[in-house]
Amino acid sequence: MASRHRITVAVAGAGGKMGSEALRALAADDRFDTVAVLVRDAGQAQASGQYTCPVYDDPERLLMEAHPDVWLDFTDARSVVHHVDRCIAFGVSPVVGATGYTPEDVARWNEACLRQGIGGIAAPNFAIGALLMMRFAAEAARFFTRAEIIEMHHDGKKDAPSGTARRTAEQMAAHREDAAGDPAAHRVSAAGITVTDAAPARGWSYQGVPIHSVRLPGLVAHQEVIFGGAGEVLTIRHDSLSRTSFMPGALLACARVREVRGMVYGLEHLLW
Ligand SMILES: NC(=O)C1=CN([C@@H]2O[C@H](COP(=O)(O)OP(=O)(O)OC[C@H]3O[C@@H](n4cnc5c(N)ncnc54)[C@H](OP(=O)(O)O)[C@@H]3O)[C@@H](O)[C@H]2O)C=CC1
Ligand SMILES: O=C(O)C1=N[C@H](C(=O)O)C[C@H](O)C1
Repeated sequence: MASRHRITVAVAGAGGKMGSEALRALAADDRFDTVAVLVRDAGQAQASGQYTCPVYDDPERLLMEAHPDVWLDFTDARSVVHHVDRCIAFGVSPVVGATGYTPEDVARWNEACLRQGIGGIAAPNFAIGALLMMRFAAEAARFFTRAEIIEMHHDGKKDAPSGTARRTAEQMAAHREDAAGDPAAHRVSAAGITVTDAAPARGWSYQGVPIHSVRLPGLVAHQEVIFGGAGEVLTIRHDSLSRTSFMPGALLACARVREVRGMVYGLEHLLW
C-alpha cells in the first residue's frame, strides 16, 4: 500500500514557550514530520542534544537545505516579518503564529503568496475559545457603539497590544459599519471617548476601540471585551490557561495551509 505523504514542517522559535509546545504537538501527530528547527544559536542547541532533527540559526540556509512544506513561526514581531518574506520567496507556505506584524505586512504577504501560487495563514490566535470570543464580540458590536478591550498576558510577552486584541478590534469595526450601514456610527463611537496621547491611561485606540494591555507574572493569555450601553454592561471573556489551547488550531493551520491561496488572515476562515 502506498504510504501517505507526511507534511514536512520547520518550526521557527523552537527554543521558546510556543515553539517547544508545537514541537511536542507535531511529534504526537502522524500527519507531520518536523524536518528542521530554527533557534537563536544552532551550535549551542546541537550541543544540548535536545532536537532530533537538523537545527539552524540561519533561515535562508534552513529553507534551502530542508525545504519544508510548511514554516510554522513562533518567533517575535521583528523576526517573523523577515522570515515570512523569505519563506514565500522560497515557495514555502508560512503559518504565522507570532504576532506584532502590521496590516501592511499581511497585504504584502498576500500579494507575494498569490504571485508564487501558494497559501499562507496568519493567525493571531489559534485557540477555539478565543476565536469564538472574537466572533461574539463582533456580533455584539452591531448593537453597542461603545466598547473597550482589556488584554492580559504573562510578563514575558514582547508585543503590545496583543495580536488578538488588534484582530478583535478589526472584526468589531467591520461589523459595526456593516450593520449600521452608516460609517458615522463608527465616528461617533471614536469621538465619544477620550483616547489621546495626552491621556495614556485611557489606552491605545485601534479601529476606534481603546485597548488596555496588562503584563503580569502568573497570567498566560486572557482578554475581556466590555460593551457599555444605557444602564447595562456586557462582558465577553476568554482565558487560555495553558499553551496546549493553541495546539489544535496550529496543527489545523499546518494541515490546511497548502489548500488555500494567498495569505489567509485569521484561523476563523478555515472554521466558518
Ligand atoms: N497565534 C497564537 O495563537 C499564539 C501566538 N503567540 C505568539 O508567538 C510568539 C512567541 O511566543 P512565546 O513562545 O511565548 O515567546 P518566547 O519568547 O518564549 O519564544 C520566542 C522564541 O523565538 C526565538 N527567536 C526570536 N527571533 C528569532 C530568530 N530570528 N531566530 C531564531 N529564534 C528566534 C526567541 O529567542 P530569544 O529568546 O533569544 O529572543 C525565543 O526562543 C509571540 O509573538 C506570541 O505573541 C503566542 C501564543 C499563541
Ligand atoms: O504572547 C502570547 O502569549 C500570546 N500571543 C498571541 C497574541 O498576541 O494575541 C495569542 C495569545 O494571546 C497568546
